[in-house]
Amino acid sequence: MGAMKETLGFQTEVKQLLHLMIHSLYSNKEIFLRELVSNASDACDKLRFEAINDASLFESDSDLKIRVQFDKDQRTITITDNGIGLSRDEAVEHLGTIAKSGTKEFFGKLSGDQKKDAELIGQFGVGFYSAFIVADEVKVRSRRAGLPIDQGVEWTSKGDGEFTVEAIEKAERGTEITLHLKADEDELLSGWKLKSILTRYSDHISLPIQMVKEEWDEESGGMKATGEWETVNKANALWARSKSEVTEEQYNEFYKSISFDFQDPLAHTHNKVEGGASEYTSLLYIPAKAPFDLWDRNQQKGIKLYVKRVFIMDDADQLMPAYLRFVKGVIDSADLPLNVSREILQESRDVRLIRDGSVKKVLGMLEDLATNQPEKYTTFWNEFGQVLKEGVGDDQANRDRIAKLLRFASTHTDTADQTVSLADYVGRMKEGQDKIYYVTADTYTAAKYSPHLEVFKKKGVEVLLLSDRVDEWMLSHLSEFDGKALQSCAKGGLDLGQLEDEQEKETKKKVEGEFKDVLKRIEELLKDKIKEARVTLRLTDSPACLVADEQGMSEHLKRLLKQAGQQAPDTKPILELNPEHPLIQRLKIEKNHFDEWVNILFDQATLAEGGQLEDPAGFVRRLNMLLLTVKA
Ligand SMILES: Nc1ncnc2c1ncn2[C@@H]1O[C@H](COP(=O)(O)OP(=O)(O)OP(=O)(O)O)[C@@H](O)[C@H]1O
Repeated sequence: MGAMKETLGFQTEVKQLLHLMIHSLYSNKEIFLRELVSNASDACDKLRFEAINDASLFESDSDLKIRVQFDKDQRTITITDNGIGLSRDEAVEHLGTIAKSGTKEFFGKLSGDQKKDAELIGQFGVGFYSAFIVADEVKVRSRRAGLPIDQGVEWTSKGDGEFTVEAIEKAERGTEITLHLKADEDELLSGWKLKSILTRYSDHISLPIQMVKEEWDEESGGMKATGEWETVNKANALWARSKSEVTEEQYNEFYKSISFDFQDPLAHTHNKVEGGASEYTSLLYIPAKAPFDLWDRNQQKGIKLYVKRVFIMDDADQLMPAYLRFVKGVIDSADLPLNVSREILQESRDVRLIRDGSVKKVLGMLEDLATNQPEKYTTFWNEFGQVLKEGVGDDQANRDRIAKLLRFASTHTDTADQTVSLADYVGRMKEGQDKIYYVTADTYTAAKYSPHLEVFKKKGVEVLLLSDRVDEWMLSHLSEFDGKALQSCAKGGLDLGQLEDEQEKETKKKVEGEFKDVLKRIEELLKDKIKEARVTLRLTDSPACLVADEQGMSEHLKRLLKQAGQQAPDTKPILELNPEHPLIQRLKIEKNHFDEWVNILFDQATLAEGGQLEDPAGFVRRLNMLLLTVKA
């Protein structure tokens, strides 16, 4: 280790982030203090955590705190903590690179639109680098707990692409960050101003944040430092306070401090569970906007775990199931051991109890939104509905509660907005209807115009239109609601139960006789492609459609599986024909081109399903040939 000063370059992404941040977050510049205080608090949490196994790390000072000072003459603000500190290598690594997962996706999503990008940066987490929004030079002096006094490090940068590191002596462990302010940032050089930013953004920090006390000085007609320290925040954990002591604004600010979100959350639930099998406090939030990596089931950054106010870990994914990965918040257990590891969490009965209880609280919060604040629920559903749907399959114990929270597009509302609940649907069921009908497709439009819907339209029966990727999977776990079976319109013989009248049943019998020979010929001709051919009353406009048999898998699901690179069972669909349609009537008398007609009808039915043709050129050739037989 040499005492030499070394100059190193920032990782490219850091340069990009710095540039973006300085430009797009300027109107929000006060957040730099929140970020630095939050890092200081994290550093103290880390020290406390490591000291559980090695008390000597406290050296002679276990009174953890954060101090904020300013110097008008030097034009600096200094934030000091006596937390874990940084070694030289850690300073180079943590203050010169971005090690976050999702970094690549984040940079890929930037659009150049300042407002949108600012939001995205907020979600990504601005952190230490936000110091450069207000500073033209940042100096970090630090020593890691446990290292000798001469192994301190001084890191400096002007935020222009390079930084320097050099070894220093530092008596106190921890980190001291000094910002030299840019020319037009003088308003920050005021005790009053800094205090107001701290109470606004950092009041929830559980450690004391101290500033030098100032008093009015008659002589100079201004505030004067007294030399005494005072604590400017409440310095107890927000979640440990009683609900009546916490204002809505404080709840919201706390959310922002733990979530990388600039917006207020949609809702929160704050609970103390006592006297039962486990004792814990939870403060859980639903954000108003989905993060950019919501789709990744492994991205669980939501829940911070504390044990008796001691921070244990971020993203404690054992505490929330994957389908609620959008929930943010804090859980503080009174029962878990302080040295709990992720492995222990996995097996702990206490953790299971906390998780089950927390899931119920979140579902309760969603039910409350759905009932009492439907507009907010709509926002929630649009952002997170698709993820919540995973719960239908993942969480059997709560399946009924989750089912009630689902919202769908439907033929009743006739828009792509997902607003119809299963209870709404059941409330509108027709006399004699005993099933909940749905159709699945790749898009809302494909579902809406699906030939399978024709008879339902004719009879005025509502059908749910499903086009999210998770829908098929979800439906395989949801067979009924409120005692009514969920039935795909594209599966099985069309059983409309009592919705079908006697006359229709008779007509069907009659045409089945009439088409007996035609059906046989079709089955022979398409024997490699279909399981069966039959007549149907489900169609009014289309000549033919494909359906799956009751146990079979719909063509749509087969396609999804194939796209996902999975094996789809090789079951064949059933070709259903509309006996009223002139093209089908024609088959009874067609002599020369029967094969071409049948193949075209099959291909058309495949296309109408949203499927792809095995032999598109063959389809074009046959169609053109038949077109040419039409006389001009
Ligand atoms: N006061 C400090 N004491 C010790 N280490 C620090 C301090 N401030 C920052 N660090 C280290 O630098 C790293 C980078 O900080 P930065 O704020 O950029 O990101 P983060 O804290 O990991 O994430 P975010 O701030 O977005 O939550 C931290 O993870 C931490 O290891």
